[in-house]
Order: sequence, then C-alpha cells, then structure tokens
Amino acid sequence: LLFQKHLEICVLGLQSAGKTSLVNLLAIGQFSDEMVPTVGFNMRKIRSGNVGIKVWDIGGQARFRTMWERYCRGVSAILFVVDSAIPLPDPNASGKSHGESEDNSNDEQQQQQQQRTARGAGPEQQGQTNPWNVATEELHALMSRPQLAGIPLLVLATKNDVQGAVSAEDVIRVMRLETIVNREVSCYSISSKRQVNIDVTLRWLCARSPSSSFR
Ligand SMILES: Nc1nc2c(ncn2[C@@H]2O[C@H](COP(=O)(O)OP(=O)(O)OP(=O)(O)O)[C@@H](O)[C@H]2O)c(=O)[nH]1
Ligand SMILES: [Mg+2]
Repeated sequence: LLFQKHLEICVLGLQSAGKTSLVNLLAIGQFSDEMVPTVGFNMRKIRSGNVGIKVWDIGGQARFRTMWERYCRGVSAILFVVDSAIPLPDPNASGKSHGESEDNSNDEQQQQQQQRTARGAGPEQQGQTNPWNVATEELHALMSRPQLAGIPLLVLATKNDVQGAVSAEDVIRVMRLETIVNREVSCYSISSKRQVNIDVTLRWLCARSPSSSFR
C-alpha cells in the first residue's frame, strides 16, 4: 500500500503522563489501565487514511529526558503529554506564578521558602518538583533549543475522564503556552481511556507537513 504522506513525530512528557497509552490507542486502538513505564523509547507506526506516522514514544523518567532533544530533531511535530488528573500547584507557593513574578530578588525567594516551610508544604508538593512546574520547565527548555525551532507543538492534557481534571485553558495558562512563539502551538484536553478528542488529535497530526531535515 502506498502512503501519500510520511510523518515522524515525538511524544514527550513526564513519567506516567499517559504517552504510551495514547500511542497504543492511536496505533492499535487499545487502552489498558495496567501499563509499565517506558524504559528508553518505543517506536510505533500509526496509519490514518493515506498518512503513515512513525512515532517515537520516549520514557518520561528524568533519566530519559536527556534523549528528548535528539529524538525531536527533524520531526514534523512534538506531542507533549501532561496528566490533567494531577491538581494544579498552589499559586501562592510557587515562585514563578506569584504576584510580583518578575522580581526574582533573593529576599522574595527567601520569603517564599519561609512561607513554604511555615505551612509544612515542602518543595516536593508545591515548589519546583510539582509535576506541573517540572513539566513546564522541561517543555520550555526543549522549546528553546535552536535545533527544534519551528517544529509544531501539540500539548495534550490527558486523563480528562478523571473528575476535577485540569482544563485546556488552565493548562495554557499554567504552562505559559502563549509565550512559546515562532511555531504552531495547540492544546487539547483528551482522554485515552474514554477516547475523548482522539479524533481531533489524529486530525491535527495528519495535517502536519513532512519534515525536510533528517536526524
Ligand atoms: N484515567 C485515565 N488513565 C490513563 C489515561 N491514559 C493513561 N492512563 C493511565 O496512566 C498510567 C500511565 O500511563 P502510561 O501511558 O504508561 O504513561 P507514560 O507517559 O507512557 O509513562 P512513562 O512511560 O513512564 O513515561 C497508566 O496506569 C494508564 O492506564 C486516561 O486517559 N485516563
Ligand atoms: Mg510510556
């Protein structure tokens, strides 16, 4: 069978965000509640009409994130998956989204650290290791790489079947997606489990242009 269009994409995001679940659904139409963490990466192929898509699904654990940039070079799109079932961080406990966010003086940082300590909410829960903050930092670091300039980005807030899931609007705000410029950026709220917005996700993917460069 002859495909009229060949695409190559990368699926990234923190550990247990739901990347492999989405890729499995797109590739073989199956969802499982019992998943094993991806060690290294998986390569899968998706077919939709006359479009063939080669998918690099990279493990989200910290030790695999150094591979992200390498796999993203020359792809037609980057999918960044976030777990919308995780509650948003308390804005008052996060240095970045705090009132006078532009002022990064040591005094203010110290004050915030003291506030965290006083409340008993350590950085594990509310500071730089909150998954939303980690995902935001990882995404922005990746988007700043010159080799990845211009590659379209689709942020997928998955697990929207979970009650109280964070909306796409909140993801756009919290992850500061409007500050990512010079490339196409979209954000959908999806569920692999209930198959919500999987069709629009696939349509977005199939509308990409084949990449001209090679890894
Ligand atoms: N409720 C719900 N759970 C989901 C959904 N998608 C994935 N999960 C669950 O989330 C867990 C992690 O899913 P994975 O797809 O393995 O996550 P991953 O991003 O590939 O994780 P790593 O490979 O470690 O980076 C599994 O228990 C899945 O069943 C969803 O749409 N809804
Ligand atoms: Mg995985």
